[in-house]
Amino acid sequence: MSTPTTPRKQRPDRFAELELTIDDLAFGGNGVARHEGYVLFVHGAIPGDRVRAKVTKTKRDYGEAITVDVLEPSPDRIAPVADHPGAPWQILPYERQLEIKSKQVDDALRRIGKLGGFELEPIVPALETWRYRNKLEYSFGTEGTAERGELIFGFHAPGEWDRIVPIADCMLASERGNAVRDQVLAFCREQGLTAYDRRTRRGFLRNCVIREGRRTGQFQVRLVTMPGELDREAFAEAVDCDGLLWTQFDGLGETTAEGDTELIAGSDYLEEELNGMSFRVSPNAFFQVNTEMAEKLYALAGDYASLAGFERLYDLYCGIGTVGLTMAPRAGELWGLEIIEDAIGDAIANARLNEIDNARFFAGDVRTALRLLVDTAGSPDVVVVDPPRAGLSRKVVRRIIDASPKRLVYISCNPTTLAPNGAQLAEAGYVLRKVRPVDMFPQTPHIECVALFERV
Ligand SMILES: C[S@@+](CC[C@H](N)C(=O)[O-])C[C@H]1O[C@@H](n2cnc3c(N)ncnc32)[C@H](O)[C@@H]1O
Repeated sequence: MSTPTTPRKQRPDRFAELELTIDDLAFGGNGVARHEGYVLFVHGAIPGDRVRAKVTKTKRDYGEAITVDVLEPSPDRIAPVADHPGAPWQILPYERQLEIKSKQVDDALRRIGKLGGFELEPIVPALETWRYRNKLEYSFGTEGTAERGELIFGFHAPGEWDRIVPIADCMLASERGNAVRDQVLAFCREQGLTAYDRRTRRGFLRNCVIREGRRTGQFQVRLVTMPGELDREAFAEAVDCDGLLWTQFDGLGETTAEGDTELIAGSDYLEEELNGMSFRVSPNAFFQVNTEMAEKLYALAGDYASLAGFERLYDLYCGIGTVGLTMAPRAGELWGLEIIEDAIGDAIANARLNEIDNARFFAGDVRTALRLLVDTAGSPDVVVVDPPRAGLSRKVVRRIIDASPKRLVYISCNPTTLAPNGAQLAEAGYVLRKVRPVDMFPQTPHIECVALFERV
């Protein structure tokens, strides 16, 4: 007698072009399709689409593909506003984007975190659905051959580390931000500077980070290059900004966070205003990219913290202190912890700037410094965490549980890492009371939310 066998999934060849029907959306925003049982995550496709897609990656259980042609559009699909690799969800009506984001937060908490009994509050929609970003990182490339091509400035094509899509009007940046970017490009072309090519390791220009103080009107421009020569004076004359910086970096990876930075002109920090308070931001310090929605996010976190005026409040992963300092007037004392020293310098300066005298900030890794903070400051009544996308490690969650706060306000930019952290908290007796998504990133699949856990 033969034993029944499950049909083997057919893994397609890399670079094969397939016709696929999209029946779901994955976390992260790609469409989900099945090809002879094999799961493919398809960039640029939404549920209801029938597309031709090129396979870009294959693993044992799943692969990735990119849409080449839409054969039959989903009834949800709308015409894109801009040719912009950073705005893949512009093919969905904004209301639909909000619905999907809410559902993905709910699904992650229930399915991954096995959490229930919480209230999912309605998503806070964005105030601006275009031109909302205060920070853009552009990359340099060459159109044509490296020897005879024209210098271009834009974003990486989706899924392609070595191809840059030039951008004339970045619809996620303000008009002034676009003008500043054009000045940088014009200067680089005039000087005959060439784009760095990661394959050959030749060329000079790598990236440029442009930051804008949406409330102050200030601009900070940081050019990232390979080590070499730059006409500083001509650069300062060509670009109209409040702080001009130059980072030289010869590492292999594409990053704007490393290298040696020097100030060419103006100030080495940007000034911004949030919820009626003033903040300075150093070039390598984190600042929420949507200023207007950051105000909403922090106000919501403040609501969830329900401070009565006496509490010892911890702000973990505090950056330049924005979250904690907006809450400090309603707390007894504030203790902030952050790994980037310059950001802690900003946080201390920001406390002074806003005449807040119940705040103390420390530079350190939450994984190793949290226990020391508890020894120094005493156990917290309320903890706010705002970690990077990877969420909290199990050890950090354990340390927070050991510190035993009454309330934990968790600001998350990734519900799939919030969920397992929530599950660990639930095992230790913390209840997820409510969660509210806030749309900080319209036209993209990125999701931000605030969750409130209480010790029972
Ligand atoms: C999402 S940002 C939040 C910053 C701040 N709460 C805000 O809203 O501006 C996360 C911050 O965590 C910091 N960070 C990352 N890993 C860390 C670690 N292991 N320990 C302490 N801080 C860390 C980053 O430098 C960054 O400033």
